[in-house]
Formats: sequence, C-alpha cells, structure tokens
Amino acid sequence: MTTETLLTSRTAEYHESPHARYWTDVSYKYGGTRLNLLDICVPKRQPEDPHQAVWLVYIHGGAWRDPLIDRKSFNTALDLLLQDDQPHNIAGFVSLDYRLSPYPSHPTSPSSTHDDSRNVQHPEHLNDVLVALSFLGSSAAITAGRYVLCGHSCGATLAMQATARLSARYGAIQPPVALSGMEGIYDIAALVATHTHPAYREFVTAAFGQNEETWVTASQLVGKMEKWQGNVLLVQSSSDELVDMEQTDSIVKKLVVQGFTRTSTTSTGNEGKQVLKVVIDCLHDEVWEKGTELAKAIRVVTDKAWISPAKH
Ligand SMILES: N[C@@H](CC(=O)c1ccccc1NC=O)C(=O)O
Repeated sequence: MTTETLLTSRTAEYHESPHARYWTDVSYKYGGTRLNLLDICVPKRQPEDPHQAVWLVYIHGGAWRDPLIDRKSFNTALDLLLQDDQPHNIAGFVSLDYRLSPYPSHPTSPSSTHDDSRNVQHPEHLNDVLVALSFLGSSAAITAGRYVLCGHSCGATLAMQATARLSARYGAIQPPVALSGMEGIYDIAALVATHTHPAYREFVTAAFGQNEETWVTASQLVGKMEKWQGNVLLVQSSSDELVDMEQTDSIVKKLVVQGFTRTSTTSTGNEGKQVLKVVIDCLHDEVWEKGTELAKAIRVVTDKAWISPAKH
C-alpha cells in the first residue's frame, strides 16, 4: 500500500505502536457506506525476504448480518501475531468490512430499512470484497498477486467465492496465492438442512433470498476452483456449536474433484493445489475472540513453505 493512496483517503486515521504502523477506517469504495472501510497494519519488523512476502487479508464472519462482528474482530489475533518472536513472511495485514444483510430482530442493534450499509443481498457482500481487493491493488504487493485471503465462517465463504471469481477470468486483480477458511460455510443448502434452528434459514434468506438454487451456486462453487493454483488451509473445530464439520468435509471433496490433493502437512514443499484440513477444539467465535487459533492458521498459511514462491 503506498502512503500516497492512504493519505488521499478521506476517513483514514494514522497511528503507531512499538510494533507497527496502522491506517484505520480507510474508505475503499467511492460513495461507500460506513461498512466499506478497512484497516491496514504494517509491522515495523518486515519480512527478511520482501520478494517472497505476502499481505494477509482477513474477512470477518457473523452470518452476513451481525453488526457486532466486524473488521475489528481481527485485532486480538493481530496483536498476538505482532508480539511473536519468530519472523513472519507477512508484509502487511488488512481487515475489511463489507455491507451486511438486514437483521431487524437483532436484540441491541436492529437494522433499519434506511441504512444502506445493512440492507444488501448476495452478491453485494462479495462485490464489496472484490472492490476492496481492487483498492488494495494499488499496492505493489497485491498487484503482484502476493496476498493471502483468510476468512472466518461466512468470511470463509466470501474468501472462497472471491478466489473462484478472480481465478475464473483475467482481470486487473490476481487471485490470492493461498487461502485459509476457518469454521467456514461452503454448502448453504446443507447448512440449513442440518440445522433446524429457525435462525439459520432466517440469515440465509436475508443474505441469499428464498431461491435455493442461488444457495447452491453461490456456495458450492462446483468447477469454479479448477483454474486456481494456490493452496487451501481449512480449519474446523470439532466442538463448533454453530457450523458442523460436514461443511469443511464437503468442500475438501469438491476441491479434490477440481484437481486438489489432500495433504497432511504444510512442510513438504509447495507444489500448489494442495488442501490441508486441520481440526481444532474451540467454540465457533473463540477462533477470533481468543485469537490463538486464528493467529496460528495465519502463521501457517503465509509461511514460505506453504505458498508458491514468487517468480523472479
Ligand atoms: N451471530 C450471528 C450468528 C452467526 O454468526 C452464525 C450462526 C450460525 C452459523 C454461522 C454463523 N456465522 C457465520 O458467519 C447472528 O446473530 O446472526
């Protein structure tokens, strides 16, 4: 990210800590809403090999609608990463917001029909993510395709959708070099069928409408990951009370059909098109609330042993 780009952003705030420089509340979309903002953190200790370094872009969860889970939910994991003694391969971190679907029944912050930031449906969440990535493309790192997408829950859905979209056709934005999905939703129809609590159907119809065909095409991404050459890390807790293991197992199978190979380690050298499933043990939101598992996944997915080397 060039400093000039950031300085021209109307809303951005700048501050520093002993470990990093931060630009927060950066507007990524012309005429955007208060949820079309992102936060950037550039560690003062930069990777030893800048040519191989990547940017990490985080996409939060919250069922496409929860106003209390936003880009700031990345901060606990970010603080843990910045305190690490061991060196990283990460040039910078981005956590982004995107417009949400309606949530008029939220107990403390119900959405109003007049709020442009909380009344969208698929594919607008994805479109916002793509606009954010395009904004970030003004950074040399991201134009060169050296970034990794990491998403939690419906953020993992968005990370997968964005990767599928960006690898399907040639465009100004390169797809990510690697992808990490945590507690992800990859089969919306199965999610609604498995979980009979009415909240599931409620948030899915708010985000994707009533037509179940849209749920299938939007989340299953059949055939849409074929062209992408990166590696995928999928992390799922066996004690997640909201999203079941079958979500991750089903996308693993679909990736294998699209040319991916299952692997059990990240340290065997990277040939691309590998998928690694890691089982953890915590509640759904503890992944980012405690930050430990999120930080761990980010260390792995950005490691030079896991991502394809930059071409010279
Ligand atoms: N806190 C959310 C619920 C939520 O985030 C969620 C619930 C079930 C399955 C997945 C979820 N989040 C995925 O992004 C809500 O209030 O709607």
